[in-house]
Amino acid sequence: MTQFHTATATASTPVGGLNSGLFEGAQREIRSLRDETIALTVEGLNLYYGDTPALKAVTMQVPTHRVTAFIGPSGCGKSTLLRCFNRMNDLIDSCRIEGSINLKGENIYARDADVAELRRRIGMVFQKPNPFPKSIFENVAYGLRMQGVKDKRILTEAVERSIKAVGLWDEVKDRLDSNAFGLSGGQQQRLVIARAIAIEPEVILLDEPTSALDPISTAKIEQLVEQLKEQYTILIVTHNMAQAARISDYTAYMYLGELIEYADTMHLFTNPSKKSTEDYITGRYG
Ligand SMILES: Nc1ncnc2c1ncn2[C@@H]1O[C@H](COP(=O)(O)OP(=O)(O)OP(=O)(O)O)[C@@H](O)[C@H]1O
Repeated sequence: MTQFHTATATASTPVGGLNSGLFEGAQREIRSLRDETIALTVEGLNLYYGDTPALKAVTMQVPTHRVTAFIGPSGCGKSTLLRCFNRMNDLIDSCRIEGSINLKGENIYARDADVAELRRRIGMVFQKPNPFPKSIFENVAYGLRMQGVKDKRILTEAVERSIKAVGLWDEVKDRLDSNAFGLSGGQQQRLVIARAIAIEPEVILLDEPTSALDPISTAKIEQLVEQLKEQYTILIVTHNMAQAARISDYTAYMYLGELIEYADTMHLFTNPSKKSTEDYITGRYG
């Protein structure tokens, strides 16, 4: 059963407990979902690949304009759950889903749900940067062109705004017509995020977005995530617990397809309520 903490201690006093070093100098209160506006509600979500269950009765709420991290050992279902939020699992033939996910009150798995519109509202960025074999400009303009936008001025403004938002403008403004493959891995990943935000989604799903990047590019993406949450709701799968601690507001710990514990990140890392969570976050797992 999922455990959610409701502690109200502030972190302006030194943070104690497990992993407290991860939060040294933290100046924020322990958050509670009760005080949040909810963007996504997952209820009784079961997912099977063929006959094999990969998600078991997942129930959770994802708050608006926060970063929610999904952690847990390899194969526990983090990416599978993330893909449920924009129905990417629909592309897998053997995949069957029960339960519901509501985006601002609408079930995205309803029979009449518009999946193309859902993917406009919920964008996704993958582990390996995947720019299209097009120019930098056309990569970012792509989603708008797909929506039928032809006006060059609108496209140019959206491209510039999105590239600026990911902190890439100064690096690429003189070569917008060059092929995106000429960018470094870290630049490509920021470009792909620019492509995602150009169509103004509400939610951004990040599936291990820094695992293929060097430490400097990783730090840039982490800073970017921090900024983007002002405007977007962000869900991130990460293997890196220090990263989850640094950038997320809430953390969901998963194990064997179950959501074991879900709480304010600082609370989960310093004072978990489940033995399984504690073993994982202290490196005792396996
Ligand atoms: N397309 C698929 N077909 C069949 N089984 C799959 C498929 N994708 C994932 N699985 C299985 O579902 C389970 C959950 O996988 P998933 O990739 O979601 O885990 P994860 O926690 O993201 O793992 P990792 O951290 O290694 O990326 C695993 O047992 C995996 O083998």
